[in-house]
Amino acid sequence: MDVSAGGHRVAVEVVKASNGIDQVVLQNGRGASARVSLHGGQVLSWKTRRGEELLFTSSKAIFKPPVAVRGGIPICFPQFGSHGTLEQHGFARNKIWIIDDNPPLLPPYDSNGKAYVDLLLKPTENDLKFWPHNFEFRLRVSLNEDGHLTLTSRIRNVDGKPFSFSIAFHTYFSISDISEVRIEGLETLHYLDNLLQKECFTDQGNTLTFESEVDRIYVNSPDVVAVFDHENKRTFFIKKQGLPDVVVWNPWDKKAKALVDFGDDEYKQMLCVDGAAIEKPITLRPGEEWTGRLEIFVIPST
Ligand SMILES: O=P(O)(O)OC[C@H]1O[C@@H](O)[C@H](O)[C@@H](O)[C@@H]1O
Repeated sequence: MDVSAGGHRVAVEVVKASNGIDQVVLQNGRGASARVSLHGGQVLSWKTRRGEELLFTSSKAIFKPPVAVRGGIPICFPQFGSHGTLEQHGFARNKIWIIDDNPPLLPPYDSNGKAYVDLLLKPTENDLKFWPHNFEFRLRVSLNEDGHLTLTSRIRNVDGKPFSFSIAFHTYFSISDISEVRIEGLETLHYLDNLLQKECFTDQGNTLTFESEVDRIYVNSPDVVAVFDHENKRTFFIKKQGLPDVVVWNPWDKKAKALVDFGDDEYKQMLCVDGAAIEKPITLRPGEEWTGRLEIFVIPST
């Protein structure tokens, strides 16, 4: 489908992937593109107008549901990691989402000039046995004229009683070399260290660099965090609303070897920086809806 948006032609196309699952290809009319799988509502690819891939996908990734693909942006919901009774990172990333042709309106900011698709996840009878809360999770993935990728999520309580959830957009950025990148925006914040039983520490105030495994949840972070990658001459910006926490993860060499769907040396080429709400789970009363936005974009550097 070709759509005119903000004076230029954007394109939204549904294609069947080799695993039989539909993927949605978004093109912003200026050369940038993104690909979203209905499996997990997972963004698999995000490319600049020059065709550079900005997200990492492992060469060993498994494209067979229910396993989430190792790369792109899996969605962790309604649980993050092992912080609860559900399977690791919750079930949303393992489910087949549907395209929502008639979603409730979003502000013009979420549509104007953008190529976008609306996806929807609702629990099945079986899901309700494990997590007995009826919800509607609406996700809009959009690409704007400048190639910014935005994930707008709306979660509604359609149950008769309140429920709480955690959420993370587990973004695998593609980087030149983990030893060369740094993150700015997390200095002096508190973080929970997943490698030390979620103990709370305070960042020492320097930009974050990497020389071993890192698995942290930074709490109450600023709305914008940046990942500098000098060798690739680019900086990623992560701008978020409603997502107070930031997860930073790199498995380093030992854990990389233990992951079946990850190459032994691939930890050098990826860094996960997630917009998330984990430390204080979000509670919704019956009929209430929560909205979160994650916008990611890249600026060339010299
Ligand atoms: O292998 P998974 O389930 O995709 O998780 C990968 C990693 O995801 C990170 O976000 C977690 O903090 C890590 O603890 C975890 O190892």
